[in-house]
Amino acid sequence: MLVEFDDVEFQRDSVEILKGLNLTIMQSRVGIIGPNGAGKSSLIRLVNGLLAPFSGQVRVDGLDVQKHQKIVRRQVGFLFQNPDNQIVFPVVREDMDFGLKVHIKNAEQRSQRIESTLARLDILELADRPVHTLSGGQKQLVALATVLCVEPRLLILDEPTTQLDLRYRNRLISILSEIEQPAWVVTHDLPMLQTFDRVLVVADGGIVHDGAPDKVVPWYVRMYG
Ligand SMILES: Nc1ncnc2c1ncn2[C@@H]1O[C@H](COP(=O)(O)OP(=O)(O)OP(=O)(O)O)[C@@H](O)[C@H]1O
Repeated sequence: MLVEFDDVEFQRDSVEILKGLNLTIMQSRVGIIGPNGAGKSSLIRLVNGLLAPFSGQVRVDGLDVQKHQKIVRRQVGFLFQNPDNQIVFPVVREDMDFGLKVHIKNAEQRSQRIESTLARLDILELADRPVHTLSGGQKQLVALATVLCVEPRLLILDEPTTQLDLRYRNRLISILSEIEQPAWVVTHDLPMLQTFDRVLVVADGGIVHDGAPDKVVPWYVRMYG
């Protein structure tokens, strides 16, 4: 999958967050790092049309995201930083089923997909739990399950490990290494990027470093640590 930022400017409350960003991403595992407030979440939200550029264009496989939001949103699975923004139904299974209805008409097949995804994340026991009884980490995992189960063509995860204990963090990393689809991860958890193809550092309104993790991560720690 090819994502292109073409001279993208993005502002919030008249403050420039991204200034004339030109970027092409086609790698399979992409890490996005940078200081707090640098614009990482803004950058990824431009990819599925949750935010609109002030000027310039973002394209996903050649499609202008703003003009083709509906198509692009079906292709780009997005995990929000806060799982409460993702889970809308009161019970885990219902929430996942709702998202799947667009993709799978047969209820039995949807049920199988839900259970296999939860099992893959090692949280099958949460299937029938009311969402309000889940811990923060469990909600983060359920939100991830809702994204994974629809098998999007590109996965974008915004700080997916912040609430996870070591076991589930490692589980997430191993799932990321197994899935076929490309995945972008915004994170402050630098060790998880070791095996990634490319790491981008967002700061000062653009990309200030870009390359393989063994080069970019130590540079970032030196500059911003
Ligand atoms: N809804 C909003 N309204 C106004 N300003 C906002 C809004 N959301 C974010 N901002 C501002 O935009 C800037 C970029 O925020 P963004 O969330 O993209 O940064 P980030 O790099 O993801 O930060 P973090 O690492 O802290 O999550 C910040 O200065 C932030 O305060």
